[in-house]
Amino acid sequence: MHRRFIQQKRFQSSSTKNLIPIRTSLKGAALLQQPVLNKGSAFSREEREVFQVDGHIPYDVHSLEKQMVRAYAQFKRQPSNILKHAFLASLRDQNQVLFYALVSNRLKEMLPVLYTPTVGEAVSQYSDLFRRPIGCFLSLPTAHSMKEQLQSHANAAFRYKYPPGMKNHFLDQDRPFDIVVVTDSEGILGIGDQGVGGISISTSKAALYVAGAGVDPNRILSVVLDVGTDNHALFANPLYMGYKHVRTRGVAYDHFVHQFMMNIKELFPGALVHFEDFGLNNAARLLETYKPVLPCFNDDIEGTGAVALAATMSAIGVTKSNLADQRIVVFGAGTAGMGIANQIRDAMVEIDGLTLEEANSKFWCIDKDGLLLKSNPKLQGSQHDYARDDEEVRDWNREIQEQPNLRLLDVVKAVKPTMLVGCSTNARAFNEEVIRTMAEHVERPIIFPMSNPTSLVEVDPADANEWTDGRALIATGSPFPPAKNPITGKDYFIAEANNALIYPGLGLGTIASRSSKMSKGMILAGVRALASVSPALEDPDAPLLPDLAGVRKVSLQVAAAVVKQAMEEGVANINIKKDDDAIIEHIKVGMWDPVYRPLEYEPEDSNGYSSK
Ligand SMILES: O=C([O-])CC(=O)C(=O)O
Ligand SMILES: [Mg+2]
Repeated sequence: MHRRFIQQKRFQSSSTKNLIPIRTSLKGAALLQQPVLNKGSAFSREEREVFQVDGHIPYDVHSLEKQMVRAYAQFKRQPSNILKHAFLASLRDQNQVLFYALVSNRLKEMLPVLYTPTVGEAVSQYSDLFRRPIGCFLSLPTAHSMKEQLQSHANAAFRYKYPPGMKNHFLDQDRPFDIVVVTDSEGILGIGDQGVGGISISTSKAALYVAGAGVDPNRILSVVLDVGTDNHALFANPLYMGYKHVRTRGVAYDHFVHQFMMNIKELFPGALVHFEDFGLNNAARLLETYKPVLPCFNDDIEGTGAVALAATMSAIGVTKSNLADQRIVVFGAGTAGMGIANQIRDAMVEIDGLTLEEANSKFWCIDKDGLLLKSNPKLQGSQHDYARDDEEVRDWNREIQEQPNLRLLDVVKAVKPTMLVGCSTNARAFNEEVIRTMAEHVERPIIFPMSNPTSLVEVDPADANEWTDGRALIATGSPFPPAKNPITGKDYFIAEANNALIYPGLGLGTIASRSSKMSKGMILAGVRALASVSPALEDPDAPLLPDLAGVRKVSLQVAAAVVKQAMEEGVANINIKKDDDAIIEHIKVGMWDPVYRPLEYEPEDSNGYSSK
């Protein structure tokens, strides 16, 4: 009784949770082939004996640290980033702990390989580089068995089996997955329709939930909805592995997505659905449709909007102004551009007390046809909120007189923006004239060229820095090296305002609170938590956001703010004290760490690891 009591206590403490043994009946080769339990050369002498590992691996016992040294050396020997990416994927397949330990330890170096920008290459070359499938492939022609396919993933998912009397109070043990990351591949990064290769964006985003926020990798399902593709290059490739059919749209598409969402709701009740890289016509529409139905989140709308808002709050801390004082030009009025505008607009209402109309009037949004005007018959969704009165622009100068549409430079000249956001995938659109014109009118121009991957960025931060004599406050969507301040010669570190800085924490907070939704309030709480750890708060020349390499620390703060807000809104489903320390400890207990836990043999276990 006493022992059991101690064990229960132990599990509930974040400092000792990793000492709890995991039980399994797997032995020998079967154990080495289970990436969740495999320790390779790190199996102890005792474990080698008990689990009949002796004979399957060389004699010497190595620590996780030593294994990391070897794996890192192998990583370094890969001649290109895409091959490094492939190396990491196979490491993940062999030894889950070693993979996440290596990535977490060298996040700064690994992120651009595992994630943006290299993940763009991995997605577009998926069928050529394919080795073995990771994730869940739901294809339109096999929709009749979608539920069984999902159930089969649930059955195959690893479940920790703990000694009797122990339970992980953080997790819903009856639910196979806490987070489902799903893409339909129509709008991958800025590179568009990528068919079945989109699975790699789902698996990369999932890996960041783990490395960036300590979500248990075995409780995330990565999914691609393969409804065909309109990408001609993929059709031309004889090795293409997806459904070779033009992209399905309209009712058949909606029906397929609906079937998916209803299956998730039924099979994994309460799990968070993370939408990634859906196309322009579907992203906002699906989010709106399913927000009231189950916890869901669109990373490109809400995640990108949230991180951009955090960077904006940090920038106005430097310029000592308010959100409501900004004049914001958004170049690229698609999923991300409208997501950012909405997030900043809502914060102007919430924080500065503007009316919705007043807040809308602070934005000038530009898409392929120029400045969005009310008379434009092609306006969609949120674009209606920001379209300007035709009257306002009647007397504006146009750079190209014969062209009726107002272009970026025309708008910058007329509006004199304090802030310029790029989500256009229009490489180098913020040219020297645009930037210099903007910088004539503001002391510290706020410039966010957010398009991904790197090759599509609207302006190289080094150029923006130079053309503004080092006055620009810059944040980008992809990683960039520091820029030299042309006046002081000091390095200016460019904030990477990638949604990866915030979505892991938002997701962690949502599942840790067992919340029935991810509300606007929860997202704003996460944004404020992120903005509150901005290095620029202390030093106006420091980056606007913390380094993405420190995301794990950030995620804990973001998640804690989200949990607290969920409790305040009454949508949380947990029974803990609403005090900061209790919330942090609650989250930490549930976080998964990349360390080897002791193994214990369990003879009667039927499939080797099921907790059922
Ligand atoms: O994946 C990234 O780096 C950010 C993102 O969501 C996108 O660009 O679609
Ligand atoms: Mg995305």
